[in-house]
Amino acid sequence: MIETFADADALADAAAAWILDGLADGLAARGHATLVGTGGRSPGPVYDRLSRAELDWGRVTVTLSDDRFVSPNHPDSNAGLVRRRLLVGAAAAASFQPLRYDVADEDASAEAAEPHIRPLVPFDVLMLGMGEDGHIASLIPGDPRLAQGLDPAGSRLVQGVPAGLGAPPLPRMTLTLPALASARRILILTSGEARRRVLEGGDVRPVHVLAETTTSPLRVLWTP
Ligand SMILES: O=C1O[C@H](COP(=O)(O)O)[C@@H](O)[C@H](O)[C@H]1O
Repeated sequence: MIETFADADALADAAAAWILDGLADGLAARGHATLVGTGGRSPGPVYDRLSRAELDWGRVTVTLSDDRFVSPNHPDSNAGLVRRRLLVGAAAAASFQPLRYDVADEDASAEAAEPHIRPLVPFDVLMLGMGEDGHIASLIPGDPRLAQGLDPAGSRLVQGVPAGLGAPPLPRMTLTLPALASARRILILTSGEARRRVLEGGDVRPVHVLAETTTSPLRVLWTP
């Protein structure tokens, strides 16, 4: 299940190629395609490659697996990362659907995003990172509403995550399992021995729940 790459560049090359293939499939089949990006340290080099790729980006919508409830100018904003690294060059023609709205809190932001995310599901391509606790998107162990977010029959596609979880421990908005697992192809980028142990370990973490739930192709790309 885990594909090993010699370094971050080789991993990013493989990830970008598979993402572009999935977007091209979506464009050919439906005339429009959706890419879900993510935050953290892993996706930047993938975004760099995608931003230079030839694709009909004007017919692509980009959204996020999760974001922090901060302004897009904040250094911890995942939307900011996507705007700086992906939505430049050729890919600047893509549309962007945020999870963060200028409302009272993370729950209100998730509610505001929900009706905009719903028509995008099922996504053509979902790219995720994974934390050392096995979290994907911001479905983070310790969240009192984790079970709700991991309910395959749950009615919500986006939910708020309270402050105090993950790093940085900011309030967040996350896609839920029904939104994630229905994606047509799923890619998980990860690195380091600790994360590999989590992937191969016996404890069931959110990453394992996703892998058990989805019926779509799922690739886990890993580099030491
Ligand atoms: O907090 C987050 O962490 C995960 C994993 O990040 P990484 O730094 O280990 O690559 C990320 O996928 C998620 O979007 C982000 O909000």
